[in-house]
Amino acid sequence: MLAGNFKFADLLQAIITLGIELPAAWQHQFAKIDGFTVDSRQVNATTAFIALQGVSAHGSIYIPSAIENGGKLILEDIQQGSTCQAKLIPVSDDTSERGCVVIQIANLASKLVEFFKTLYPQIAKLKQVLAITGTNGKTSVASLYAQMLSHTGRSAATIGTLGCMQYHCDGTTTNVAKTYNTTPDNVSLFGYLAWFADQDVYYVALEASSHGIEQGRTFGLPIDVAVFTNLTQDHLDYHGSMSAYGAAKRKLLNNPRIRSIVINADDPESERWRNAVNSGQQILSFSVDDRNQTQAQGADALYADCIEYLDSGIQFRLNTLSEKHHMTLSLIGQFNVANYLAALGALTMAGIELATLIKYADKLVGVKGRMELIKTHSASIIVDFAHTPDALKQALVAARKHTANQLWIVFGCGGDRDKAKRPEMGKIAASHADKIVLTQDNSRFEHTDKIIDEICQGISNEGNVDSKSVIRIVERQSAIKFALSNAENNDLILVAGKGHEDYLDIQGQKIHYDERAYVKTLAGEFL
Ligand SMILES: CC(=O)N[C@H]1[C@@H](OP(=O)(O)OP(=O)(O)OC[C@H]2O[C@@H](n3ccc(=O)[nH]c3=O)[C@H](O)[C@@H]2O)O[C@H](CO)[C@@H](O)[C@@H]1O[C@H](C)C(=O)N[C@@H](C)C(=O)N[C@H](CCC(=O)O)C(=O)O
Ligand SMILES: Nc1ncnc2c1ncn2[C@@H]1O[C@H](COP(=O)(O)OP(=O)(O)OP(=O)(O)O)[C@@H](O)[C@H]1O
Repeated sequence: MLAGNFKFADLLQAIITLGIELPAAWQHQFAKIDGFTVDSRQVNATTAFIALQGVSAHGSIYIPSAIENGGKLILEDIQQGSTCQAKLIPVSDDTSERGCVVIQIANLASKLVEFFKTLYPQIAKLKQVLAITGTNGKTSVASLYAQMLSHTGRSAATIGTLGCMQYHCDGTTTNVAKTYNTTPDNVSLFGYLAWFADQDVYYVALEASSHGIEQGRTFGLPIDVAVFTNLTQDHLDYHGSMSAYGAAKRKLLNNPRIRSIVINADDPESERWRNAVNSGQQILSFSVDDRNQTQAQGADALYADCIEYLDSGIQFRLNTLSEKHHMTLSLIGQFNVANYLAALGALTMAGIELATLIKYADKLVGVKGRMELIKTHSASIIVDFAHTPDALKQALVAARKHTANQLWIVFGCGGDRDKAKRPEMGKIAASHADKIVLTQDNSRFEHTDKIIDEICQGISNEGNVDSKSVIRIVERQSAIKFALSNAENNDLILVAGKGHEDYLDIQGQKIHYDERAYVKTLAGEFL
């Protein structure tokens, strides 16, 4: 478990911030504690349990199992108005004074901020904590932010879908911890921030999902800057409506530490963000759309115009009120210019000079498996994670702009999941691609041929694809090889659905399959 270092004396002091003084005789029970978790399954003699109210249950029901796992210290949230107290629960069959100390605190979640501030004073050393929210682009902005820092000789970290990543000054990265949510729970996040501070990593970009914000996972974190990328339809099963989904994201602004906000002027939702800022919060907007640039112009704006799509990147002019720079990024898709501006904006808020940051633009790379371009001397391949209709459309639209000749799409759909999306994705492929190769994805317990039949239903009579341009090759590697072997010079092949994943789920078996590695090897054969 990744968590910051602390001294036992700091832990005792942190407990005092909860309003409890423990009998001195109990303190040795938990002297070996070196971390905290909200999950009883991770509790042991050195990891304390924090039992909080969850979405579907209260963590307190798992206290017996935390004790069974050898837990020595438990902080339990109890009802508002109840008396805070501490008790020593003896370990069964144990006649000595050994046991587990349970501290019951009313409204514990809100008191954890002070608790962790005392436990982890090193967090105060962080120079900038960035929280990025938005339907798309969180991982990409976080990665661009950290890459720019590492190029300027500063270590940085990202916390999100890809795990906890440390970006070293020499340009290498280490995945230091796995994350089970895009935005981990509040207790883990305090631990991660302290751990990074211990490693002298002072810039951290955190992906803040709407679920995470709504559930208080970002509560009380020392966030300096919030970034809003965009809002499109997603997660309505959880939030109920687009307005509730948007409002959940804006709750990030309630964090009193946030001083600056970087918003996407091209998204209509940004107006709500402007209206929601609190006094003392500075706004910087960014735009890649000529129509919004009058609005984006001003002292606190970054905007890109004169955008040109190259076969392996994008050229544009970066504008501030006083500066204009011609830039090249080796990234695919207009949205990556927006992501770049968002990351750049956040870093200028940290006081790093624009002139320093933009020097490294051509060294920035995309997130692995997301619009990742692999070139051969004839056609090129983009590996992307898109596996929903909207994502597939976005990826195809973005890829088209970089295609000098024909655009190919190689994809399939997962089995035992939402079947309605199959014809829909077929329809999108037919409207946006010139050549379609249908193949397997995670077919699970379904027959790939049947899944492909359903995709084909959406392809019929759609767009610019005639039946001769639709090829079915079940085995995924063969499908990709077919596309590359038959592509002409300057064709672009988008291989969608697997991205960074390293397996195919077939008949209940996760077979190792690393599409990025495969495509790179294949491209080598075509060089
Ligand atoms: C619906 C939802 O969001 N649930 C999240 C929530 O779980 P919960 O509060 O429902 O947990 P619970 O089962 O009621 O348990 C209550 C408490 O008991 C603890 N517990 C539970 C079981 C046990 O054996 N022992 C134990 O101690 C839990 O850790 C929790 O603290 O709090 C947990 C800890 O923070 C999250 O891991 C969990 O995410 C679940 C796994 C999930 O899949 N969430 C998705 C919807 C999500 O959050 N996705 C977003 C990204 C969305 C996107 O942009 O794509 C994300 O940030 O990952
Ligand atoms: N700013 C953007 N606007 C629209 N689409 C984007 C943007 N940035 C990236 N994308 C598209 O969305 C996909 C996911 O990008 P990214 O991982 O950065 O987003 P995310 O918000 O972190 O989503 P997730 O949490 O699902 O990974 C990319 O493959 C790309 O096709």
